Amino acid sequence: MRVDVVSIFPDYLSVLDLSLVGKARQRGLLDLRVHDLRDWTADRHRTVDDTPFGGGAGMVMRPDVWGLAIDEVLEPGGQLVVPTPSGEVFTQRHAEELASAGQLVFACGRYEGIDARVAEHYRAAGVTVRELSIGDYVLNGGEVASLVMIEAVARLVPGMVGNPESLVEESHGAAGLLEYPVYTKPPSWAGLDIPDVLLSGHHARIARWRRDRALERTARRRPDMIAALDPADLDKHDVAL
Ligand SMILES: Oc1ccccc1-c1ccno1
Repeated sequence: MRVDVVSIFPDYLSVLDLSLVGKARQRGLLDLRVHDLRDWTADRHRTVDDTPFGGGAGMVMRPDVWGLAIDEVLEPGGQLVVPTPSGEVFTQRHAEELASAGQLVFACGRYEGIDARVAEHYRAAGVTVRELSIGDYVLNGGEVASLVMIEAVARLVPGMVGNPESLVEESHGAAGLLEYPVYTKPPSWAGLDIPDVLLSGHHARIARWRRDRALERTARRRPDMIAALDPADLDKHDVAL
Protein backbone atom coordinates (compact mmCIF):
# COMPACT_ATOMS: atom_id res chain seq x y z
CA MET A 1 0.00 0.00 0.00
CA ARG A 2 1.13 3.49 -0.85
CA VAL A 3 0.30 6.31 1.55
CA ASP A 4 1.01 9.95 0.73
CA VAL A 5 0.61 12.80 3.18
CA VAL A 6 0.56 16.40 1.98
CA SER A 7 1.07 19.04 4.69
CA ILE A 8 2.60 22.46 5.30
CA PHE A 9 4.25 20.85 8.34
CA PRO A 10 5.79 17.66 6.86
CA ASP A 11 8.10 17.23 9.88
CA TYR A 12 4.95 16.61 11.95
CA LEU A 13 4.74 13.24 10.19
CA SER A 14 8.32 12.16 11.00
CA VAL A 15 6.97 10.06 13.87
CA LEU A 16 5.81 7.64 11.15
CA ASP A 17 9.45 6.53 10.86
CA LEU A 18 9.10 4.90 14.26
CA SER A 19 7.45 1.72 15.56
CA LEU A 20 5.10 -0.44 13.52
CA VAL A 21 4.72 1.94 10.62
CA GLY A 22 8.46 2.52 10.46
CA LYS A 23 9.14 -1.23 10.43
CA ALA A 24 6.52 -1.73 7.74
CA ARG A 25 8.26 0.84 5.58
CA GLN A 26 11.61 -0.89 6.07
CA ARG A 27 10.00 -4.23 5.15
CA GLY A 28 8.42 -2.75 2.05
CA LEU A 29 4.89 -3.36 3.30
CA LEU A 30 4.11 0.33 3.25
CA ASP A 31 5.29 2.93 0.75
CA LEU A 32 4.87 6.12 2.80
CA ARG A 33 5.69 9.49 1.26
CA VAL A 34 5.37 12.87 2.94
CA HIS A 35 5.16 16.06 0.87
CA ASP A 36 5.36 19.78 1.67
CA LEU A 37 2.35 21.52 0.11
CA ARG A 38 4.45 24.64 -0.36
CA ASP A 39 6.48 22.78 -3.00
CA TRP A 40 3.52 23.42 -5.34
CA THR A 41 3.44 27.19 -4.81
CA ALA A 42 4.86 29.60 -7.38
CA ASP A 43 5.24 32.85 -5.45
CA ARG A 44 8.24 33.95 -3.42
CA HIS A 45 6.23 33.75 -0.18
CA ARG A 46 5.10 30.20 -1.01
CA THR A 47 1.50 31.21 -0.27
CA VAL A 48 -1.02 28.42 0.39
CA ASP A 49 -3.97 30.39 1.78
CA ASP A 50 -6.12 33.47 1.33
CA THR A 51 -9.06 35.29 2.92
CA PRO A 52 -12.47 33.57 2.84
CA PHE A 53 -15.07 34.68 0.28
CA GLY A 54 -18.11 35.99 2.19
CA GLY A 55 -15.89 37.31 4.97
CA GLY A 56 -15.23 35.84 8.37
CA ALA A 57 -12.20 35.19 10.50
CA GLY A 58 -9.17 33.17 9.49
CA MET A 59 -7.79 32.02 6.18
CA VAL A 60 -8.76 29.29 3.73
CA MET A 61 -6.32 27.02 1.89
CA ARG A 62 -6.21 27.72 -1.84
CA PRO A 63 -7.68 25.15 -4.27
CA ASP A 64 -5.14 25.83 -7.03
CA VAL A 65 -2.16 24.88 -4.87
CA TRP A 66 -3.92 21.78 -3.54
CA GLY A 67 -4.96 20.84 -7.07
CA LEU A 68 -1.37 20.90 -8.34
CA ALA A 69 -0.23 18.78 -5.40
CA ILE A 70 -3.01 16.19 -5.60
CA ASP A 71 -2.79 15.95 -9.40
CA GLU A 72 0.89 15.04 -9.04
CA VAL A 73 0.64 12.72 -6.06
CA LEU A 74 -2.65 10.84 -6.59
CA GLU A 75 -2.35 7.65 -8.62
CA PRO A 76 -5.21 6.23 -10.69
CA GLY A 77 -7.54 4.42 -8.29
CA GLY A 78 -6.05 6.16 -5.26
CA GLN A 79 -8.37 7.53 -2.59
CA LEU A 80 -8.25 11.06 -1.16
CA VAL A 81 -8.65 11.38 2.61
CA VAL A 82 -9.37 14.84 3.97
CA PRO A 83 -9.28 15.03 7.77
CA THR A 84 -11.81 17.65 8.89
CA PRO A 85 -13.90 18.36 11.99
CA SER A 86 -16.94 18.42 9.71
CA GLY A 87 -16.32 14.90 8.42
CA GLU A 88 -17.90 11.52 9.09
CA VAL A 89 -16.44 10.11 12.33
CA PHE A 90 -13.62 7.67 11.56
CA THR A 91 -14.27 4.17 12.87
CA GLN A 92 -12.68 0.74 12.62
CA ARG A 93 -14.97 0.10 9.65
CA HIS A 94 -13.37 3.04 7.83
CA ALA A 95 -9.92 1.67 8.74
CA GLU A 96 -10.86 -1.69 7.24
CA GLU A 97 -12.20 -0.07 4.07
CA LEU A 98 -9.17 2.20 3.66
CA ALA A 99 -6.78 -0.73 4.25
CA SER A 100 -8.00 -2.28 1.00
CA ALA A 101 -7.09 0.77 -1.08
CA GLY A 102 -4.03 0.72 -3.33
CA GLN A 103 -3.13 4.27 -2.39
CA LEU A 104 -4.34 6.80 0.16
CA VAL A 105 -3.52 10.50 -0.13
CA PHE A 106 -4.04 12.42 3.11
CA ALA A 107 -4.61 16.16 2.54
CA CYS A 108 -3.79 17.91 5.82
CA GLY A 109 -5.71 21.17 6.04
CA ARG A 110 -4.83 24.04 8.34
CA TYR A 111 -6.38 27.44 9.12
CA GLU A 112 -10.16 27.41 8.48
CA GLY A 113 -9.82 24.47 6.13
CA ILE A 114 -9.35 23.66 2.45
CA ASP A 115 -11.46 25.36 -0.26
CA ALA A 116 -14.54 23.15 -0.66
CA ARG A 117 -14.01 22.92 -4.42
CA VAL A 118 -11.04 20.60 -3.93
CA ALA A 119 -13.18 17.72 -2.63
CA GLU A 120 -15.90 18.63 -5.14
CA HIS A 121 -13.45 18.61 -8.06
CA TYR A 122 -11.96 15.20 -7.29
CA ARG A 123 -15.35 13.60 -6.56
CA ALA A 124 -16.58 14.89 -9.93
CA ALA A 125 -13.50 13.30 -11.49
CA GLY A 126 -14.53 9.94 -10.03
CA VAL A 127 -12.03 9.91 -7.17
CA THR A 128 -13.18 8.44 -3.84
CA VAL A 129 -12.92 11.37 -1.45
CA ARG A 130 -13.41 10.68 2.26
CA GLU A 131 -13.86 13.66 4.57
CA LEU A 132 -13.23 12.15 8.00
CA SER A 133 -13.13 13.37 11.59
CA ILE A 134 -11.39 11.50 14.41
CA GLY A 135 -13.79 12.88 17.01
CA ASP A 136 -15.85 15.79 18.22
CA TYR A 137 -13.10 18.25 19.11
CA VAL A 138 -11.09 20.83 17.23
CA LEU A 139 -7.43 20.40 16.28
CA ASN A 140 -5.11 22.92 14.64
CA GLY A 141 -4.72 20.85 11.52
CA GLY A 142 -5.15 17.50 9.81
CA GLU A 143 -1.70 16.11 10.64
CA VAL A 144 -2.60 14.52 14.00
CA ALA A 145 -5.84 13.12 12.56
CA SER A 146 -3.85 11.67 9.65
CA LEU A 147 -1.40 10.02 12.06
CA VAL A 148 -4.30 8.39 13.90
CA MET A 149 -5.90 7.10 10.73
CA ILE A 150 -2.62 5.95 9.17
CA GLU A 151 -1.80 3.89 12.26
CA ALA A 152 -5.30 2.37 12.37
CA VAL A 153 -5.10 1.49 8.66
CA ALA A 154 -1.45 0.42 8.46
CA ARG A 155 -1.81 -2.17 11.21
CA LEU A 156 -4.44 -3.93 9.12
CA VAL A 157 -2.13 -4.28 6.13
CA PRO A 158 -1.24 -8.01 5.78
CA GLY A 159 2.12 -8.73 7.39
CA MET A 160 2.08 -5.63 9.56
CA VAL A 161 1.39 -7.25 12.92
CA GLY A 162 3.06 -10.51 13.98
CA ASN A 163 -0.09 -12.33 15.05
CA PRO A 164 -3.10 -11.56 12.83
CA GLU A 165 -5.23 -13.24 15.53
CA SER A 166 -4.58 -10.20 17.71
CA LEU A 167 -6.43 -8.07 15.20
CA VAL A 168 -9.62 -9.99 15.81
CA GLU A 169 -9.99 -9.87 19.61
CA GLU A 170 -9.70 -6.11 19.96
CA SER A 171 -11.91 -3.27 20.98
CA HIS A 172 -14.17 -2.36 18.09
CA GLY A 173 -13.19 -5.66 16.53
CA ALA A 174 -14.78 -8.66 18.27
CA ALA A 175 -18.32 -8.36 16.90
CA GLY A 176 -18.64 -4.68 17.74
CA LEU A 177 -17.97 -4.81 21.48
CA LEU A 178 -15.39 -2.99 23.57
CA GLU A 179 -12.43 -4.98 24.86
CA TYR A 180 -12.80 -6.89 28.16
CA PRO A 181 -10.50 -5.94 31.09
CA VAL A 182 -7.05 -7.57 30.90
CA TYR A 183 -4.65 -8.62 33.68
CA THR A 184 -1.10 -9.90 34.01
CA LYS A 185 1.44 -10.70 36.76
CA PRO A 186 1.73 -10.15 39.68
CA PRO A 187 -1.54 -11.92 40.61
CA SER A 188 -1.92 -9.57 43.57
CA TRP A 189 -1.02 -5.87 43.43
CA ALA A 190 -1.90 -2.96 45.72
CA GLY A 191 -4.27 -5.27 47.60
CA LEU A 192 -6.07 -6.10 44.34
CA ASP A 193 -6.30 -9.69 43.08
CA ILE A 194 -7.20 -10.82 39.58
CA PRO A 195 -10.56 -12.56 39.01
CA ASP A 196 -10.35 -16.23 40.05
CA VAL A 197 -11.91 -17.46 36.80
CA LEU A 198 -8.79 -16.32 34.91
CA LEU A 199 -6.73 -18.77 37.02
CA SER A 200 -9.21 -21.63 36.55
CA GLY A 201 -7.81 -22.95 33.28
CA HIS A 202 -11.44 -23.50 32.22
CA HIS A 203 -11.29 -21.92 28.78
CA ALA A 204 -15.03 -21.86 28.15
CA ARG A 205 -15.68 -20.17 31.48
CA ILE A 206 -12.91 -17.68 30.79
CA ALA A 207 -14.38 -16.94 27.37
CA ARG A 208 -17.84 -16.48 28.92
CA TRP A 209 -16.43 -14.21 31.64
CA ARG A 210 -14.66 -12.11 29.01
CA ARG A 211 -17.78 -11.91 26.88
CA ASP A 212 -19.84 -10.80 29.87
CA ARG A 213 -17.32 -8.14 30.87
CA ALA A 214 -17.15 -6.85 27.27
CA LEU A 215 -20.94 -6.63 27.10
CA GLU A 216 -21.11 -4.90 30.51
CA ARG A 217 -18.40 -2.40 29.57
CA THR A 218 -19.96 -1.69 26.19
CA ALA A 219 -23.43 -1.21 27.67
CA ARG A 220 -22.04 1.19 30.28
CA ARG A 221 -19.64 3.21 28.13
CA ARG A 222 -20.99 2.89 24.60
CA PRO A 223 -24.73 2.12 24.59
CA ASP A 224 -24.69 3.25 20.95
CA MET A 225 -22.60 0.21 20.09
CA ILE A 226 -25.07 -2.10 21.84
CA ALA A 227 -27.90 -0.49 19.88
CA ALA A 228 -25.92 -1.06 16.65
CA LEU A 229 -25.39 -4.76 17.32
CA ASP A 230 -27.11 -7.02 14.84
CA PRO A 231 -29.37 -9.32 16.90
CA ALA A 232 -28.17 -12.18 14.71
CA ASP A 233 -24.65 -11.47 15.98
CA LEU A 234 -25.70 -11.72 19.61
CA ASP A 235 -25.28 -15.47 19.59
CA LYS A 236 -21.69 -14.89 18.40
CA HIS A 237 -20.99 -13.86 21.99
CA ASP A 238 -22.48 -17.02 23.38
CA VAL A 239 -20.02 -19.71 24.31
CA ALA A 240 -20.86 -23.21 25.39
CA LEU A 241 -19.95 -23.75 29.05
O1 LIG B 1 -9.92 19.98 13.93
C1 LIG B 1 -9.37 19.65 12.72
C2 LIG B 1 -8.72 20.63 11.96
C3 LIG B 1 -8.17 20.27 10.72
C4 LIG B 1 -8.28 18.96 10.25
C5 LIG B 1 -8.92 18.01 11.02
C6 LIG B 1 -9.48 18.34 12.25
C7 LIG B 1 -10.17 17.29 13.03
C8 LIG B 1 -10.76 17.38 14.25
C9 LIG B 1 -11.28 16.11 14.52
N1 LIG B 1 -10.96 15.32 13.50
O2 LIG B 1 -10.29 16.03 12.57
